[in-house]
Amino acid sequence: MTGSATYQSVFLRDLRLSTAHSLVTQSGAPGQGLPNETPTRYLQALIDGLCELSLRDPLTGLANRRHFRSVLEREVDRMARSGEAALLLMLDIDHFKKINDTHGHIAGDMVLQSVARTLLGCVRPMDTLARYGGEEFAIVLPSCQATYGRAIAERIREAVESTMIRVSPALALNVSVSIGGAYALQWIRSTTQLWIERADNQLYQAKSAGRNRICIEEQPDSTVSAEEKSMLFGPLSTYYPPADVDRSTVPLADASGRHTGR
Ligand SMILES: Nc1nc2c(ncn2[C@@H]2O[C@H](COP(=O)(O)OP(=O)(O)OP(=O)(O)O)[C@@H](O)[C@H]2O)c(=O)[nH]1
Repeated sequence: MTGSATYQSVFLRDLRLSTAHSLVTQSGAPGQGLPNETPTRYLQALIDGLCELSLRDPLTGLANRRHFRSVLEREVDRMARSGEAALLLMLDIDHFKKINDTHGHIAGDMVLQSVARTLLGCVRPMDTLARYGGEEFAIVLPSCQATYGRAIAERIREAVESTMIRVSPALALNVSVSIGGAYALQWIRSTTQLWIERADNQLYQAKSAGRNRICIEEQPDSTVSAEEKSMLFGPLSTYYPPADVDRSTVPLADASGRHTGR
C-alpha cells in the first residue's frame, strides 16, 4: 500500500509522451526542467526522469523497496571485497494504526512524510534510506564501525521522538520508532535476505520489549583463525604454488576475498 493516492486503471493505448512528461515535471525528479533544444536531449532527460521515478516511493520520495534491495546487494558484494563493516537498520513507527484510526489516513500520510524528512536529516549522503513497507523504513550504513552503530540508531530514535508533526492547524502529533539492527558479517558471504531477516528479528525484539527502543544484534566473535577463514571463503582453489615458492608467503585470499590456495 502506498498512501492515499487514487489509483486508476492504465490502458496502454492511452499512454502518451505527454503523460510521461507530466509525470516527470510534476515529480521533482532530475529532468524536471526538460531540455528541448534537440529531440534526443529531450528524450534522454525524459527517460532519466522516468528511471529516477521508478526507484522512488511516491509518498515520501525515499528509495523504494525494490531499489533498496539492489543497493543492499551491491553493499554485500562491496563489503565482501573491502572487509568494511556495514549496518542495516529496520525502523517501524509504533502504534501507527492508531494514528490512522484516530486522525484519518491523510494525517497518517503526513506522519509518514514527516518521519521520512526527520530520518533524512540523520543520515550521511553515502547511506541509503528507503521506505520499506507501509510504516516501515530501512537504512543501510556502509563503513559503519560496530562501536558507532548504537549511537547512530539512538540519535535517530531521539530525533523522531522529539519532532512534533503538525497534521492540521489545531493538531500536532508525535510518534516513536522501534529500531532493529544487524551488521553484515565481514568474513561470511551474507545474503541480502539473511541480513534483512536478522535486522527484522531485532526489530521484532524491540517491539516485544515495549517499543520506542533499539535492539542491535551482538557482533559475533570475528576473531576466527586463518584456517577457519580459508574454509569459509568460497570453493577450494586448485592453485598450488610451485615447489620452489615459499608457501608461507603466498596470500590466503586475493583482493576480492577469493581463496587462492595453501
Ligand atoms: N496513512 C497510511 N497508512 C498506512 C500506509 N501504509 C500502511 N498503513 C497503515 O499502517 C498500519 C500498520 O499497522 P500495524 O501493522 O498494525 O502496526 P502498528 O499499529 O504500527 O503497531 P506496531 O507496529 O505493533 O507498533 C495499518 O493501519 C496500515 O493501514 C500508508 O501509506 N498511509
